[in-house]
Amino acid sequence: MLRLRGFGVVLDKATIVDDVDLGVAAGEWVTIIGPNGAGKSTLLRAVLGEYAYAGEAVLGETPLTELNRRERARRMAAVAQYPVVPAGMTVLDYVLLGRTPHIPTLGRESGADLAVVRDVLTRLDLDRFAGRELPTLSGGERQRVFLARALAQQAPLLLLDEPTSALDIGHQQEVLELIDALRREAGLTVLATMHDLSVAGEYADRLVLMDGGRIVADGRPELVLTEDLLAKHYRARVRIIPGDHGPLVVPTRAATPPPPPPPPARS
Ligand SMILES: Nc1ncnc2c1ncn2[C@@H]1O[C@H](COP(=O)(O)OP(=O)(O)OP(=O)(O)O)[C@@H](O)[C@H]1O
Repeated sequence: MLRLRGFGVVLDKATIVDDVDLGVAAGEWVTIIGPNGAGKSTLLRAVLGEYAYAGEAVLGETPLTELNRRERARRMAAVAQYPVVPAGMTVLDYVLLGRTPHIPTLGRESGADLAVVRDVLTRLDLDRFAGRELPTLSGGERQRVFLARALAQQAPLLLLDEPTSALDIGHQQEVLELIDALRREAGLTVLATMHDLSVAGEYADRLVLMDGGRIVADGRPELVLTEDLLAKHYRARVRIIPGDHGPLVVPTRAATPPPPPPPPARS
């Protein structure tokens, strides 16, 4: 579905993504993890056409550079880490923007477009917000609206940059289960980034660990979420506990030193 080879991004003369080889098969869920500044968002943004890249990037059989904006939007949808929040636009109108690549130029949305939007709003528990303006929503409500717009696009590849960072754990599970259900129902392919490592491992088929712009590990969650790799690349002290759907990563504090002895009693 998506194949990157020798993929690199240079910003302000600095190499941010360096010689990345990454393939995501149709129907697969791959999550990129890695410490702050590893290059995860930059990689996604370059795939979306926001940054120039070196190397090869092919979607299906077509190099990304040969797709125009509209074709790209029909084939991949994205939720950015910090999307722009348009003022004066209702949730319904904003999510309808996701249908733009399916609406003929100078045409209007059809009943079918509205039905897709209504369905997505319902599935994301957003019906009651349809008439509200975006800036009036809470951070988590807004994040679900951004995802709703991407899902309304009905593109076969979904790129998600920390899609649940503002959600409470209930909504986080609901949203990730919905994406997983769409993957099974509609063959959706997912390339995401995530900081919650346990959750990342529970939903992804494969985890790709980036550090310093490069891929340093790529494989099933059990192979990537190890105490050694997380210590080396995050400088984190963690304990790995086997879970039902992948390893669970529990941060642990270093042993605290014993308290100092009490001062000698004065006579
Ligand atoms: N336009 C830019 N010019 C120069 N450097 C940039 C630019 N955009 C990003 N960077 C740098 O590139 C590096 C990678 O940033 P990126 O946002 O891709 O990291 P990330 O892995 O997504 O991090 P985080 O987990 O913190 O979101 C960072 O050091 C960042 O400061």
